[in-house]
Amino acid sequence: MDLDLYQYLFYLIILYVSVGIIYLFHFYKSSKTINLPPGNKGYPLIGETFDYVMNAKRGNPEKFVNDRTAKYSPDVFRTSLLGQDMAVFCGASAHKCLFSGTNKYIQAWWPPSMKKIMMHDSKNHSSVEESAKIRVILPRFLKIEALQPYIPVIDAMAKKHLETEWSPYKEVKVFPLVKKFTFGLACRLLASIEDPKDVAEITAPFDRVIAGLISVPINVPGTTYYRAVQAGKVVREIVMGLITKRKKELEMNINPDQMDVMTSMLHDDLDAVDICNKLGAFFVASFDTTSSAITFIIKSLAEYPHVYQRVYEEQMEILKAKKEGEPLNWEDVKKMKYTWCTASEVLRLYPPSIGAFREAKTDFSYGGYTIPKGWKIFWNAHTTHKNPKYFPDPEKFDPSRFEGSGPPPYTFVPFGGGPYMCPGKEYARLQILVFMHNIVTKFKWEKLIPNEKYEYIAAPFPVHDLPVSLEPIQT
Ligand code: HEM
Repeated sequence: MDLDLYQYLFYLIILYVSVGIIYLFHFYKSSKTINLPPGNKGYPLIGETFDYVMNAKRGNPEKFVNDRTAKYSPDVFRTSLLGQDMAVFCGASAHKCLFSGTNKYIQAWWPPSMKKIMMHDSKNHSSVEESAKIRVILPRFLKIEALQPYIPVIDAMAKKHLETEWSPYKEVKVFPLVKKFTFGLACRLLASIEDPKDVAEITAPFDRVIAGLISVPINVPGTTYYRAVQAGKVVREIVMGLITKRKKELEMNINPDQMDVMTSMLHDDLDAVDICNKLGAFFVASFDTTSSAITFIIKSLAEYPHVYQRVYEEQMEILKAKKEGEPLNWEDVKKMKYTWCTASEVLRLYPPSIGAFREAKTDFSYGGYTIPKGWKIFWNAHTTHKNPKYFPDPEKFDPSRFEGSGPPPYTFVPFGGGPYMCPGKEYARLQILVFMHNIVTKFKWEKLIPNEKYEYIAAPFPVHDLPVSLEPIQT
């Protein structure tokens, strides 16, 4: 190392320490003037993101929150994540405050680091605008009435998927296969993409996009975040190609009746970049969530044979009442009550969403502290779902928690709540139930790695992809 490099490092350390002192001074000053939530903002720029990511990587994202609620305050604490100062809201009453305060003192907000991955720079709409548009477009397709005629399509795709990707093998890796199924469905619903080659092309960059969403947002070559930003560009190029193709088809009156989310946005005269941003967000929102949920359902059914047996009996009753080859319909789905209790218990223990963000629209108080206008807020389901106050013996897998009146309000929140509740909830529910029907009436399975670890990126996933051995069922 020569002297110039030592000097360079010396000045860099001085700069870093100075920024840190200014930063702490501002933190101290603002904490003195109003009663801000207690907490620690961590290091400049990085904040406490690294600590959050490391806990998530160990399969324990709730530790980040639990450590701080024990140290500072049970309902709300202050931190800095993804380059932003934020208040983290915890527990059922915090969820109630957030979900019922939407549009009064709280509004939608997405971290700029996430927007940079998912959206074209040229259309940097506010999160409030984007979220409002999403809530106009998606419910047209994803409300339960609109989805009911789609149940036979999901059923046919599940059957074909199991026939071609599972039945020929004695052992399979569950996670990549389930991803293939759920993403294939999303491609069909969102953009009528059915050719497996096109589906594979669009799937390829998504793992990198997802990996970067919750990472330290340093955009220099070699970082997870940089790779995600680059992969986001690839996704947008592919999606722009699809939009241009569909636009031309519509001008030439080719497949005028074909209906999907992309075509609907073209009919609404949204411009191509806008459509691309929204489709990208829909793909991201549906990429890992449902596949993670189904994967952990398969894991749990292998671990709890008595639960598998009850799900199997419920699904066989539905199957036996059907004629040969008759597809599932809405009436069948309504009968899948215990199956949904089981899926809910999985969503409780392994929530597929890392949570969501908001922005304070005005100053407001919560838990005895002031949240100033403009502050960012983060909530997640993990800690609440494992709080023994709401779920006695929280680590125990027990679908009966969801029978009868179920858990108290605001304690079970895998899809959020209030006006910003996940718009894909009903679609996710149908996919999960239809897939569960098909898999339990076709196979029994055993895990090949008894204590396989799992990690979180955005959603949880088993580190070895959950290999299982399959035993076909004769029906
Ligand atoms: C088991 C599966 C899923 C879970 C657990 C889940 C959970 C969530 C959660 C917790 C949020 C944040 C809500 C909030 O801000 O309070 C969300 C937002 C969202 N979800 Fe889902 N989701 C799932 C599947 C899907 C699917 C299949 C789609 C289909 C397109 C979807 C589309 C969206 C969109 C677009 C948003 C953002 C809405 C906004 O910011 O206004 N989700 N989801």
